[in-house]
Amino acid sequence: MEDVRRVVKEFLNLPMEEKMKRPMKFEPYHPTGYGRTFDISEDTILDWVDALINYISPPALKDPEYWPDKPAAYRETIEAYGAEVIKLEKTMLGILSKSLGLDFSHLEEAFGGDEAQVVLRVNHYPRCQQPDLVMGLSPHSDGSAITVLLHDEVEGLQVKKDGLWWTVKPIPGALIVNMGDMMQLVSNGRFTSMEHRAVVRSDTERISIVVFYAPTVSAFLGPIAPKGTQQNTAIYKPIKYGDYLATYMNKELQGKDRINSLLI
Ligand SMILES: O=C(O)CCC(=O)C(=O)O
Ligand SMILES: [Fe+2]
Repeated sequence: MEDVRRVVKEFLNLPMEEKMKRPMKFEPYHPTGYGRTFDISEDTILDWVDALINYISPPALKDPEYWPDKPAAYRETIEAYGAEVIKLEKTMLGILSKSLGLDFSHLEEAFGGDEAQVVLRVNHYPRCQQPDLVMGLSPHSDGSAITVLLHDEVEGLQVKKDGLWWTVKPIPGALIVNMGDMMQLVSNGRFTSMEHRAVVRSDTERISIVVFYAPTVSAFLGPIAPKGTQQNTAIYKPIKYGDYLATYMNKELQGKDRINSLLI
């Protein structure tokens, strides 16, 4: 994990011209590269973050040209980390599957098996003179199934619980695991995705390194009944994951509005 943090930091410390060699490319559903992400309209307050996005899997979405070639160890280190995180995420999916009364591999298959999208997102929140006026990342829940976040030692991630924002204390050597909206959907609300945001600071920059495990865009997902039973009352409408992702381009939606919009 130290190596991952080191190569990411080395990349972010490069001159802007070098980083901008792979400017964010807005492929439908698959942004990749370095730059600003969701801020497409001019009248909204910008999130104070630059992001580097690289697809780890499936191979067809990897777009190696958009992986930094500096520092030299970036690709190899991120590949190795990505492979380990995928193993961890699949194990967690298996355990969650079982706890929903499904076979171990059920959710992994429902999300597309080897076609599932595993995406690395580096968030870089520079120092900000007026941290009270901007957000690093606005309140949201992740659209993914599961998210694994590698922190640095700087506080900034906050989660919403009982209507209040709580700051997550970074623990050295620990990963943070977040449930995404797709787990809330397939579990018919038994699991809930975590609403969270990132705040910025005037004294120091902050970096987070996130790996999203998300369904393939063609996966059609809705509440899944436990093995051998019928779904009693589905509280969510099913949706194609690609259509769900498209709602992330809509700045109007806040917090958990996206998943709530699927409530029947
Ligand atoms: O920087 C953080 O701690 C949060 C990042 C995050 O929520 C995201 O990338 O979806
Ligand atoms: Fe997030």
